[in-house]
Amino acid sequence: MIKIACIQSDVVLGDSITNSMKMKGKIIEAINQHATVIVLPELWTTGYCLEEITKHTGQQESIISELQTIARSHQVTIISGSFPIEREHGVTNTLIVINNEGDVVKEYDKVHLFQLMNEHHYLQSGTDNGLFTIDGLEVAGFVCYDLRFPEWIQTHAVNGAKVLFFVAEWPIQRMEHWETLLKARAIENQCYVVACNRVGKDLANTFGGGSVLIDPWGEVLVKGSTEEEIIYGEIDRGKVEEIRNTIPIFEDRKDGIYKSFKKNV
Ligand SMILES: O=C(O)CCC(=O)C(=O)O
Repeated sequence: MIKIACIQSDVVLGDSITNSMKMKGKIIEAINQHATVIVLPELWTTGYCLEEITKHTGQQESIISELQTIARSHQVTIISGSFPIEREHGVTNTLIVINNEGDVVKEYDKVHLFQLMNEHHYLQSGTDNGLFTIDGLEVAGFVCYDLRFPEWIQTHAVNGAKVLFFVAEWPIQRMEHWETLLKARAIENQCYVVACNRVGKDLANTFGGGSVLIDPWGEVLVKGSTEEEIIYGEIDRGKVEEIRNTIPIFEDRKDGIYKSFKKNV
């Protein structure tokens, strides 16, 4: 069993220092509750201050390094939500994974940028996949709007992922979509889904929380409210195999037919 904690926090817009001080306290709280995998939301250090995002990118490296120290000293994995990262071609919205030895083992740049929140004007999208491992278990991580692209997620399941992590700043008015899509991703991929969303408001949006752990049969094991809180749940490594043996969708897929699809009319 792997004990997971999702830290569903509020974010002070554009204040990485305040946000990181608060988050470090919450991570220690989750460690004291014996969580060994800790998940944080999307852009939790800055929020969506995209117009001035380049002012904040310089502060991210030292925050990530502090998280590495916590992960190493307490031997926990931190799926540390996403950060604005300055790269040669511009700023990316990047999911960072730190393993229980304190090493950054994955940097996944959000592939699908969310036009409704103007991400495409300020950020660059990624092209690499979200696969990584936790103690030998193959898993994958995604950022918010990526959730709406089932082919992208399923490609990861076909390539071995057994747990799908989503970090988000998902607005409250579309929580029905959030819950339905997360459940669908769990059922259609026969994977655990772990999703961590922020709460609170920025200048344009209120965010809905509702962080959740769903098993590979689609059962919701634990679900957050619309307030700040840490939700806890457990992943049973054997459950994915059990569900995949019951309804063997990965054996029954017809990849050849999907790829040779031609519209004749
Ligand atoms: O797809 C949605 O409704 C929300 C997506 C989003 O807020 C994001 O990608 O930041």
